[in-house]
Amino acid sequence: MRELVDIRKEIDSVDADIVALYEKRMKLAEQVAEYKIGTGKKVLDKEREKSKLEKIAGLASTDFTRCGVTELFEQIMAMSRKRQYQMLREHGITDEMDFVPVESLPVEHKKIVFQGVEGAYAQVAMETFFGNDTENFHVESWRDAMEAIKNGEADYAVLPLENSSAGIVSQNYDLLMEYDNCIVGEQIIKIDHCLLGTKDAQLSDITQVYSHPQGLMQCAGFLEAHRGWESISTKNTAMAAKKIKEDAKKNQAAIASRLTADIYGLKLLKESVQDNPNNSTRFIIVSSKKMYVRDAKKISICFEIPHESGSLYHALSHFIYNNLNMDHIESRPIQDRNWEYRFFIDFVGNLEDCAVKNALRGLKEETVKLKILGNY
Ligand SMILES: C=C(O[C@@H]1C=C(C(=O)O)C=C[C@H]1O)C(=O)O
Repeated sequence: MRELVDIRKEIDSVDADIVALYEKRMKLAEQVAEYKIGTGKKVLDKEREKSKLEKIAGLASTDFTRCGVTELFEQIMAMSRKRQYQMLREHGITDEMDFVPVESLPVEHKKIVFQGVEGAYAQVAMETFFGNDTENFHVESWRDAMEAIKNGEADYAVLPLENSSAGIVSQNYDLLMEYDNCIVGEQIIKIDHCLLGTKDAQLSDITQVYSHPQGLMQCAGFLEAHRGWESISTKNTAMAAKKIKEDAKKNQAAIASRLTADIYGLKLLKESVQDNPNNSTRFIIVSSKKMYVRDAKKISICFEIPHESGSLYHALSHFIYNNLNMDHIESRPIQDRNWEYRFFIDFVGNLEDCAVKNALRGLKEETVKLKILGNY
């Protein structure tokens, strides 16, 4: 049997050859990129890659190595494309992005819309982000808020996107794709739910609890401990509080903010009824103007990919190769195509960064649809 050191020495020598050949191949890919820069031809050529993989598989002598070289060359060609996207950007060929940088978000004489009624958590988020003396109004649904900024009735909308215990607000992910509005800011606020009843109610009187489904979900443990209570959904936590005030029935309670107790004159039957003491919601600030503040640090995008093996893996490789840090990935079903999904990704970066431009260029060419939802 050969000595391990000898075999390893030979492996080292083969690896050095592979590196030299890899670099030689990459230089050829750069020449291809120059040709493409000159002619405007796209970087990705699916047909060429398909026939290359078939040819390479034909060169392998066993099933095991056929599988290995196929995977290896998929990677090599993906890296060759990434180098070509870099070169396109170096030659100033970037996709015209319709996003405009601003020093800070314009707030003077701007109108803000939130969903719900007075006392909604969205109002707290709005006041935390914009301050207390804004011109604002509220609407019944998240869609109404999106419409209001689309139609110019408001300049900004404040929408919940994600809760630390209950997860994403899926309807708002879908609305971000349906409307051409963009995210220009975010505000995380702590959600401290209270159980609120009429002034003469006691905890023992309660038989019905009203709240938004997210509010009910975030207090699932508390509600589980009161199994006899009926849970009833409302459009908003503050609307639940308003209903308790209007109905004036002592068996009814709402799960809503402490602020709504003051606004609607309700009694605090129990504080902090949420399961997670750090329960927080991330609200987004949405505008119809495609803008981003110059020092924006987070980018949200959405893309669709073909329903085939490895396509998500290849899409995500653009983040890894460009050293971009992903914060969040979410998938949502595409409405009219059963069992097909679109992916929402948040990552650290600014639209001015070279690495971001490279990654977005690659994603734009290699995914079915890419939408930049905002940089904030
Ligand atoms: C190098 C090229 O660009 C891309 C990368 C390929 C490769 O590395 O072999 C093949 C096809 C293209 O998707 C090319 O078009 O030949």
